[in-house]
Formats: sequence, structure tokens, C-alpha cells
Amino acid sequence: MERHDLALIGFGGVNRALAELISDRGSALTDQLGFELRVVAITDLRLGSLMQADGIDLAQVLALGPGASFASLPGGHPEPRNEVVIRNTTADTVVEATFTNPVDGEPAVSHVRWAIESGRNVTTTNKGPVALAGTELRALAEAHGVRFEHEGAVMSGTPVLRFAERMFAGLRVEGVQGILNGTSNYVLGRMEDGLALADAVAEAQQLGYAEADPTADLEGSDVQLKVVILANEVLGGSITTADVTRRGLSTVSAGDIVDAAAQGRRWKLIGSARRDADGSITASVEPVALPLEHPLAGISGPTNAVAFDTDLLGTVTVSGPGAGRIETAYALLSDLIAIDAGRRATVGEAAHA
Ligand SMILES: NC(=O)C1=CN([C@@H]2O[C@H](COP(=O)(O)OP(=O)(O)OC[C@H]3O[C@@H](n4cnc5c(N)ncnc54)[C@H](OP(=O)(O)O)[C@@H]3O)[C@@H](O)[C@H]2O)C=CC1
Ligand SMILES: N[C@@H](CC=O)C(=O)O
Repeated sequence: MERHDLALIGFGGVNRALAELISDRGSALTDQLGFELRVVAITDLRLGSLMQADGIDLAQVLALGPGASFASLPGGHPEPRNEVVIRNTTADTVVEATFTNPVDGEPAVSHVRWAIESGRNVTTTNKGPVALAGTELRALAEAHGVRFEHEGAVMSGTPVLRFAERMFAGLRVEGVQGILNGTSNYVLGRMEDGLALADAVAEAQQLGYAEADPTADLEGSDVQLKVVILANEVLGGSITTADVTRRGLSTVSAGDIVDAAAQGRRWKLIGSARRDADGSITASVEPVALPLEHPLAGISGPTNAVAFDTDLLGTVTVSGPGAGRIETAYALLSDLIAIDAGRRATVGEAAHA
């Protein structure tokens, strides 16, 4: 049985959910996938770092209480030492799930770069490296013969990037429009129910939907990153966040939400990108009061949806979870499946050469 050894960078909601999945499902998951997953390193800001080449006992680390440190375990250290761990781990694949920095993507961009430079595959749910350094990191991965996978960077575990790459290969996508942030969509819905903004945000944090700084969710910078990723990967653009105009939810009051409901409308934070006649891309993030009959008006809670405008099929809409710890851990699993499929294809090609 083939095995992938993993180094988890960041041990918050998403990477913990991946560890739980591996630990709880055990051999049933191995049988289902046709390969084994083993965690050999973990780093985290608070817990420090842990390297055990024979495999970490995930049940043991998942049971560590508040204030615990990896320093008390064999192979443990009180500091994360990300660069030391990433460059020296026995893992073949680095799983990056630290916080998304919407300004320059750091420290995650460096984590991904170190992993690729040291010949390791990367899977990440972190939007920073993909949106802000995607071109560089993809080229680096190709040069080093490793994979850079990031399905969870848009719409969490809903496999929208791979869907677009594979299913739209023979047509032209002219534009995308969607609800691309679970937290803000959840918050808007709860405010329609009469909850105060702060209470709705606290619920979204508790449920594991929100960013470390939820301002990124509410004020649209998280959606700005996702629009950049969709524009560059699906529309073939090369835009940056500076090319995406942005207005967030602070421009919508509780009164506006009540008024919209009375008029048969619902506020949604809409991200969009469109290829213009001259080939350039126009992109934006803004709250829009959609009429109830609009296809995106019924997308509620942490669910997201993206509508692709295509030349041959008209509009194709994909909806599904846009946030959540387990849902996002599934995105990492789907990346690991893609990494394993790539490895098998390479082995197969070598055997036929
Ligand atoms: N949760 C979701 O629904 C989704 C999340 N994502 C993305 O996935 C990533 C992880 O999300 P999530 O798990 O929810 O976030 P969390 O904040 O729960 O987890 C991030 C973890 O990384 C740790 N960390 C921060 N900086 C470092 C560092 N330099 N070195 C080591 N560890 C570090 C944090 O420590 P500390 O808490 O001490 O800061 C925390 O434990 C984020 O980039 C997020 O944007 C993407 C799609 C959906
Ligand atoms: N905070 C984000 C998580 C996924 O990217 C969101 O709420 O959508």
C-alpha cells in the first residue's frame, strides 16, 4: 500500500479536522483511497512543533488541552520553527493551513515556497499564496517536479476549481459571479432573522467559518482574493487584488436589510469578474440587494455559489459549502487524492518508457 507522509503547518480548525478525519476513519479511509495518510510533523503558533518520522499519534495530539505544548512530547519543541520543519521533515507533502493574510500572503507564501524548494508537494486552503503569488508558486512547483494544489481556496470543500478546469476545457468562460464568502452570507441571513451584527459574527466564529480577523469576511477582502483566483485560473487573466474594486458590508445597515426584505429583496455580497471585449478583466466585490427570484438570492447560511457565463452552455451554476472546518478539510483530502493520482501517472509513464 502506498503512503503519503504529511507535515501540517498550522493546527487550527481545518488541519485539526483533517487530523480527526485521518485518525477517526483509519484503515477504512486507507481502503477507500487506495493509499495511506500518515502525519509526521505538525507546527503551530501556540503548540510549537512536533516531528516524529514514524508517525504522530493523532489521537494523543488532538486530546492536548488548552495551554499544552508539543515540547512535552518526543520530537517536540516549544516554537513552531516552520522553516526548519518544512525543509527537514520526512514528509512528502506539506499541508499549509495557517491564517490567510490578504495583504501579502505571508507567512504562508514562504511556507509554500520552502516546501516546494525542498521537493515537497503542497496542499493549501490558504487564499494568500494562491491569489497573491500563484503564478510564481505554480512555476516553482513545475520546476521542482512537485504539485501545488489549492482546491479549498475557493468555496471550501466544494470542488469548484477542479470542476471548472476539467469540465470547461472545450469552451470559453466569459465571466463569473457569485457568493464567495460563507461568513458574510451567514451573517446577513442571521441579521435578517433580527440578530445584531456582533452576535451573528460571534456565531460564525464559533462555527469555524470566519477568518482569524473577520473584517476580511465582512469587508470583502476575502472575496477579493477569491475573485483574483477565479479570474486568473478560470478566465485566464493575470489580475491582482488592486484590480478588484471592493465595497464591504459596512455600507449596509440593519435598516437596509429590513427595508430590502419588505421590498422582496435580499442583500448578498457578490464577487464578480468579466472578460471585456478588449481581453481585459473587470472585477468587483460589492453588496447587492437581489430580487428574491434571482438564482443567488436563495443561497443561504455558509453555502456559496458561483455562476459561470460560458459561450457554449450559457450559465452554469455550482453551489455548495463555502466554509466550515470539516468541509474545508475535505478540500485538503481531495488535493491529496489529486497528488496521489499524479504520482501514479508519473510511475505509470516511467514504466512504459
Ligand atoms: N475555516 C474555513 O471555513 C476555511 C478556511 N480557509 C483557510 O484555511 C486556513 C486555515 O483556516 P482555519 O483552520 O479555519 O483557521 P484557524 O485560525 O482556526 O487556524 C489557523 C492556525 O494556524 C496557526 N498559525 C498562525 N500563524 C502560524 C504560523 N506562522 N506558524 C504556525 N501556525 C500558525 C494559528 O495559531 P493561532 O490560533 O495561535 O493564531 C491557528 O492554530 C486559513 O488560511 C483560512 O483562510 C479556507 C476555506 C474555508
Ligand atoms: N472565512 C471564509 C472561509 C473560507 O474561505 C468564509 O467565510 O468564506
